Amino acid sequence: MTLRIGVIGTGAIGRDHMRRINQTLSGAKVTAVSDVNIESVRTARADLAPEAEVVGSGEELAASAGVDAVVVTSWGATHEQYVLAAIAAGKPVFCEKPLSTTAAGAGRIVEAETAFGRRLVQVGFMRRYDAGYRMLKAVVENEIGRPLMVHAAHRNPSVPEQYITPMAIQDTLIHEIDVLRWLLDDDYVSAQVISPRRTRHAHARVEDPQIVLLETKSGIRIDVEIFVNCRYGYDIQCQVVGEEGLASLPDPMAVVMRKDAKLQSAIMTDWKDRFIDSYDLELQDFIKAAARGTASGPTAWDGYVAAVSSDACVEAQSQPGSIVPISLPARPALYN
Ligand SMILES: NC(=O)c1ccc[n+]([C@@H]2O[C@H](COP(=O)([O-])OP(=O)(O)OC[C@H]3O[C@@H](n4cnc5c(N)ncnc54)[C@H](O)[C@@H]3O)[C@@H](O)[C@H]2O)c1
Ligand SMILES: O[C@H]1[C@H](O)[C@@H](O)[C@H](O)[C@@H](O)[C@H]1O
Repeated sequence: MTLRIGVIGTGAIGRDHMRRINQTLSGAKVTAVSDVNIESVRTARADLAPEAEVVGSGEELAASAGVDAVVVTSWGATHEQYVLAAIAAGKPVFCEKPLSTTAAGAGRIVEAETAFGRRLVQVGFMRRYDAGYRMLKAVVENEIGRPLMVHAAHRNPSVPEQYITPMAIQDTLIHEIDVLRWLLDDDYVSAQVISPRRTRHAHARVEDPQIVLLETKSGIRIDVEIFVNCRYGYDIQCQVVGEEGLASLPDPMAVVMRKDAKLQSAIMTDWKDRFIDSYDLELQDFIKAAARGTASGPTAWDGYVAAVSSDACVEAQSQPGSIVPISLPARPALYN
């Protein structure tokens, strides 16, 4: 059976996922596309899925008889409405991060999925599929004793004008929020945000860089540097300090060159390349589960916990230095 996928949002990652579904992965094809920007959807269809139907709205696409499963890659603030539409249609849905830009929105998705009674939602936390993070998790669990501290950095070379301060949390830190709780098998109890000296390369509406301090239930202290105009490359760092040793996320493989009296190796500049294998693996996993009418991988609960933590960090951004508590309700049985 070929799974018929409808894609809502045909911008950067929507197109990248359309390409991988139609050209790289197996078991699925894109049969419908939708975007509020008609030029964008027409171009994406012509370039990547000429047989797909262009559908007027995301809700219509989710309900369409020609679609078995939905991929949501529109702007974060619009994810909730489309994920709810897919659940209402009883269809598996892969939603890019964030599941919702607020805990309230993600909570409504958890409620709808638990009322439906079967997993339908996978959240695009692709780092859980990354070989480097998986190797790091094995070392953290088996080699370095109890983790005590984590030092992490998330650096983008630059961001567009529409990227504003809360997006440093909702769009960028959200990856660390999820992957670190997965890595440490722990949840957060508080968040604090501090701002170092501002880079002159940031545009007016984004505070950059920022440092986010998180504390987990077991007392692990985490610092994450978010620096989205770092200029030099796309750089993801993570170091876990344990009682018996220290473990670091490996850098992506790169040729080491000796030339002109210098030792050099390239640093990537684009998120699409840095996690290309993980995007392939997460979507292949989605296709496999969706063909059985369900979902696997990161759950709506993971998306909800990330949103609760993200809300606390956004609140902490607005009160520099203050420590904002994070608390979670009981996890519904569907996610045990
Ligand atoms: N997992 C990752 O590493 C990763 C990477 C990039 C983007 N993302 C996430 O994917 C989402 C999209 O990001 P992007 O970089 O592709 O953005 P983008 O701006 O390039 O594309 C978003 C598209 O969504 C469309 N859109 C906006 N509102 C819509 C609506 N109501 N209905 C239908 N379409 C709508 C826009 O017209 C645009 O074409 C964001 O949530 C982002 O955080 C995740
Ligand atoms: O949407 C993108 C994407 O999620 C990247 O992985 C992240 O590094 C960027 O900061 C974010 O804006």
